[in-house]
Amino acid sequence: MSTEQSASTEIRHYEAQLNAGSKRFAIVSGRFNDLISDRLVGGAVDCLLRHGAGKQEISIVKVPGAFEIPLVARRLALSGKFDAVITLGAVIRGATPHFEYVSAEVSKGVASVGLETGVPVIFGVLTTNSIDEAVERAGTKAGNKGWDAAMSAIEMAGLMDILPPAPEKS
Ligand SMILES: Nc1c(NC[C@H](O)[C@H](O)[C@H](O)CO)[nH]c(=O)[nH]c1=O
Ligand SMILES: CC(=O)[C@@H](O)COP(=O)(O)O
Repeated sequence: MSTEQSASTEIRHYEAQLNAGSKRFAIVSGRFNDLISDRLVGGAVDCLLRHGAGKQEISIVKVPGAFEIPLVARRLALSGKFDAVITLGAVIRGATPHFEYVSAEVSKGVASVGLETGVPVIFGVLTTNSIDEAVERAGTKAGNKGWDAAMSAIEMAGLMDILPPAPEKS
């Protein structure tokens, strides 16, 4: 491409507005460690409302633990009723290798739901070494990761509106 041609071409940027108005959000939260996960839900709901989401456009589903999140996130994403799905929970390391299995499956499962369905599925599940680390990320000195996950959901939902359309999967 010549210098003249390159000078006249603009780089195209896709950047979504952070406006939750008219968007529909589902929150899937693990009930395990709900002293923590409920605070993540509160942070996410606060964020959505403060960015214009209507209360009636926010749905919350509780599941037994983080391991159950991907299955329900997939159902909600496939329903066609939501512009983004926010997954929240608290996987806290214990005395056995169980932490590795749960956290690995949740992160892999959540990522695969988004790729499979084309609906933004946000990973807001804490995977911490201690309760203290979890508390710090649920509304104390490290902020609220539920709020952060909701911000990502708002941006991704908006981005889906402005990206070039993807062909329907056959
Ligand atoms: N230890 C934690 C769990 N364990 C429970 C699993 O998520 C699952 O509900 C169970 O294995 C039944 O299928 N869940 C968390 O969310 N956080 C934990 O720290
Ligand atoms: C993440 C877990 O599954 C963990 O909290 C369970 O604790 P433990 O490994 O002591 O059974």
